[in-house]
Order: sequence, then C-alpha cells, then structure tokens
Amino acid sequence: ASADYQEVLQYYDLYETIGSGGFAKVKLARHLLTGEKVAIKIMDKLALGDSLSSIKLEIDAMKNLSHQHICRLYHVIETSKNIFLVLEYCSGGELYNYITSKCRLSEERSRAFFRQIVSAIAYVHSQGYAHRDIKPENVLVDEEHNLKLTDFGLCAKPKGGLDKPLHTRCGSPAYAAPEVIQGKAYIGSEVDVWSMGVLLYTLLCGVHPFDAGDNTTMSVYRRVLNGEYNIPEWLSPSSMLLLNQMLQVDPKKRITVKHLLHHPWLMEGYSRAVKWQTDYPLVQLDEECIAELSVFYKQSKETILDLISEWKYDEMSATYLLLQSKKARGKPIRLR
Ligand SMILES: CN(C)C[C@H]1CC[C@H](N2C(=O)N(C)Cc3cnc4ccc(-c5cc(Cl)c(O)c(Cl)c5)nc4c32)CC1
Repeated sequence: ASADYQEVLQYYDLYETIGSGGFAKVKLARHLLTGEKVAIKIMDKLALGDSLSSIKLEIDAMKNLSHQHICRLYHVIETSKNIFLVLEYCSGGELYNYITSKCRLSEERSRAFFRQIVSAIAYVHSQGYAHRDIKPENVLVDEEHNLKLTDFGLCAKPKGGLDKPLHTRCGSPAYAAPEVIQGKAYIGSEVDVWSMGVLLYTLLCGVHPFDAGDNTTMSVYRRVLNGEYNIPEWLSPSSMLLLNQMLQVDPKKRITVKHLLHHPWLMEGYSRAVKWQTDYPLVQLDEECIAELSVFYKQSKETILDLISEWKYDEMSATYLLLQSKKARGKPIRLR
C-alpha cells in the first residue's frame, strides 16, 4: 500500500484514522505547504466495485459546489488502488453525535444551525442539484461551530433542471419523504425540504420524529406516510408551525426553500434573511492568494490565475483553496 500512498505523501503528512463510512476511511492529515489540517477520505477502488461511477458523480458535484456551509473538496488523487479525496477538516465531527451528546439543542442553537443548513441547500438548489440524503450524519461541525454539508454521493442534477421529476429511490428510509417511499415521481427540491424538516425536529427534540421506540421499517413508513410524529409539550408554537409546514405529506403543500429563507421562525433574533449565496465563488479569485502563489512558484500572476481557473483539483487547487481558508480565518497566508 505504501507505493500507492507515494503521491499523497508528497503533499500531506498523514495521521490517525478519524472515522470510516462505507468503503472509505477518513484520516486526519496536514497539508505541507500551508500547514493546514485536512481530512483525507481514502476509498479502495476494488471494494467500490460498480459504485465507482456514483463516487465520480459525488466528486463532480463537490467540484462544482463551493460554499461556506459545504465541506470543501481541495484535491483529488487517483492511484491504481485508491481514490484520495482531500477535504475540509471539521474538528466537531458529525452533527448527529453533537446533538446526541447534548441530548437536544435550545431553540436558539437549533435556529443558528438550521439557518446554515437552509443556506447550504438553497445554494445547492441554485446550482441545479438536489442533495437527497440530508441527515445529521451527513452534516459536520467545524471548530467555529459552523456546519458543513457532506456526502453528495446521492445528489442529482436532473438534465432538464431541478423542477424535473426524479424517480430513483435513494437516501435513508427514515429521512425519505413520503413520495419517495411510495416510489412516486418526485421533485428533488421538495424531498430536500422534507429531510430538512426531519433534521430540524432532531435538532429541537434530540430524537428522530418517525422512528419512536418500535422502529421497525414498516412502522416508520406508516408514520411517515401519515405524517404522524409526536410534539413534545415544551416545543414552542412557532417551532411546531414550522415543522408542520415542512413535514407536509403532500409535497405541493410543503413550504419551499425560498419561503424558508425569510420564515418568521428563522428570522427570530435575526435582522436579515438567510444568506444563501456563496462567499467562495469559483470565478473571482483572491488577489492576495494569487500573489502569494506567484511568488512561491516563481510564475506570473496571469499564469497562476490561469492554472487555478482550470480547477484540476490538483496540488495547485489545494494550495490556493487552503490559503483562501487561512485568510478567511484571519491567519497569515504564508507558504512554507
Ligand atoms: C459515518 N459517516 C457517514 C462518515 C463519517 C466519517 C468520519 C467523519 N469525521 C469524523 O467522524 N470526525 C470525528 C472528524 C472529522 C473531521 N473532518 C472531517 C472532514 C470531512 C469528513 C468527510 C467524511 C466523509 Cl465519509 C465524506 O464523504 C465527506 Cl464528503 C467528508 N469527515 C470528517 C470527520 C464524519 C463522517
């Protein structure tokens, strides 16, 4: 395996395994040039088998999605045996574990987190994608308590645009919308709203709305299809109302992401609607970072700008993105 790690070890120090998911393991690592921590998802191509094509879809989706609340892809290294995805490090791990460790979150904390989820999903939809697998296991917490959406393995970019019906039954049953469970044609953006409703319930109540106790799949399905979930008596009326608007069994009665952006519940204590546009456009590049790269690589700024703009997700892309991330966190953008 060491021969296979030769390329990644040129650019990163690899440390312990920090988690595993499916046919991948995730290692903590450090980018040598910037000193920044990263997470490297290592997938065994043999074990992936025919899922290799869906991994390629995930990678393409992540390459096109650059947003402050989406786990950033920095670098893709493919060898004969493995695919290495170099990703934004999120010290807090999965939101799921964060919620369970605190039992449940206050309405204020839930609101701060939920605004970030709505921001990420509104951005994903604006790029013509539907996530289709929104759940607390796929949301990470970084060291500044910001959320980062991950796992675009199931996201779809319907050919004719986001309002074209999809048919693939995917995602996790407990989070899947009624119309997906029933195998009906569904609209990606509408099923994402349902899953966000399930996530909001989990933030506020600490448990999943539909798999109370006897969580046999059939009993979960029945409750999902009837939109049956219990409301704890301590839940505020405004939280109840929002959950009711998101967990509407009929997708045409379900609230839209557009309306969530300025919904009264999301606005409580905030003066501005949820900002969904990206802080990290792939087109306008950061002058200071370009200048630093130009000095370091002894190339003209134009050459560096052209190289970055190709977005090959190679060492150059990674170094630019990690410098940009350092700058966003107020750290000096120096290369070693
Ligand atoms: C069970 N799960 C579905 C996977 C689990 C794997 C470890 C991970 N993690 C942890 O569990 N920490 C405790 C630390 C940690 C730190 N930074 C991370 C940065 C990115 C990712 C990541 C993982 C996977 Cl499988 C991805 O596809 C993507 Cl796009 C990103 N995981 C990270 C991660 C959380 C998720």
